[in-house]
Amino acid sequence: MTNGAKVAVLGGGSFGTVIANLIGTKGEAVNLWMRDVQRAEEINETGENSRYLPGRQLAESITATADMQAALADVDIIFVSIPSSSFRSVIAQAKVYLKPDQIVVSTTKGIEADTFSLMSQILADELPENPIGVLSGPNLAKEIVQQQLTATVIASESEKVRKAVQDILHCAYFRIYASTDMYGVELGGTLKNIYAIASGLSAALGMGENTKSMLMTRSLAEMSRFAVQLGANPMTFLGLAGVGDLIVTCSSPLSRNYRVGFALGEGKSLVEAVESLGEVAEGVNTLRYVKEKADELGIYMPLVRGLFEVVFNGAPVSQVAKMMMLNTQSSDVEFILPRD
Ligand SMILES: NC(=O)C1=CN([C@@H]2O[C@H](COP(=O)(O)OP(=O)(O)OC[C@H]3O[C@@H](n4cnc5c(N)ncnc54)[C@H](O)[C@@H]3O)[C@@H](O)[C@H]2O)C=CC1
Ligand SMILES: O=C(CO)COP(=O)(O)O
Repeated sequence: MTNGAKVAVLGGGSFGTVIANLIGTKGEAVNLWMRDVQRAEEINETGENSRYLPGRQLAESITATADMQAALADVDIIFVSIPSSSFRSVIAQAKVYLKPDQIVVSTTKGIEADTFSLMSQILADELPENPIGVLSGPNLAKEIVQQQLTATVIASESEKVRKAVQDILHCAYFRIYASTDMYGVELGGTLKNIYAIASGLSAALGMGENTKSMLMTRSLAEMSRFAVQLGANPMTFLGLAGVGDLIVTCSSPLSRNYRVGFALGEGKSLVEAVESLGEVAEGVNTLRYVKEKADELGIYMPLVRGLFEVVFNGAPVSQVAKMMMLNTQSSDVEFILPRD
């Protein structure tokens, strides 16, 4: 199933470790780069990443390293699993050692603060000669490491990239579907984090199943409205990187974004909710940047606006929810019946 490609993964957090482990479990050699030398030594010596996957024995073919040059030497594909806030700076470190034929794939689901760039746009800016792609789908790290069945999407304009990533990741518990809509796939994975916070909040407040279903479906409507305004293909939102990832992240307490929402619903402050996680929840910053962008472009996003008031301005959820429910009646699927 593989084509003998050699792989590096940048980022030794939950997802980077899990992607490296998936490839390693297939018997392929994989370099796992992380900034923390001690953690790299721990993985090499004990086979465990005790901070992010405690108690899990990782594949023996993983070589962890904090040396970027060594990590990138002689590899064909590089997966980048670094939070969006540090993504550009890590790519800048890697750039010095990269050759133009090395494939670079982002697995990050976030937006850069000052530029509103998605990670594929950062890759295109920083590495104009390298073939690039993005990987996104319903992929909770902690389920993948247990080999629970799932699938994902590799999006790239390059057929070579799509095929190489399908070959290297495909196995009995992980299917890889292909797309050419990099921007749409990436936006799906990024935007759903916002609505996962809203879902966690509504779960903590004891809202019913009808409410959860309405929230997810209207989230999908809002995400695709935003994406279309930014030039993405709305059909992508019908796939695994759209509705697929939205469902899992809005339903599972394994999602860090859902957990932030749940903690807020239990009355914790935003700082407490984020600090108690100890891992990245991209949705908090994404909410801020998307609210600003929607205001700037005049895109109607009542859920984003309402959640922003709750998360950043302490508005009571009951009041925000009441306002949304009593809002002007609207169209269900606006690609069929446009909104007034
Ligand atoms: N955990 C999951 O289930 C999934 C996560 N993702 C995405 O993957 C990205 C990374 O998430 P996780 O690995 O889960 O986060 P995490 O919080 O588990 O780990 C983040 C890792 O990035 C490292 N890091 C942060 N800044 C760095 C820098 N400047 N230089 C080097 N390393 C740095 C941290 O040391 C840590 O090892 C996020 O955008 C997330 O949305 C995507 C799919 C699933
Ligand atoms: O993107 C994810 C699952 O597909 C992980 O979501 P969280 O970042 O909310 O844990």
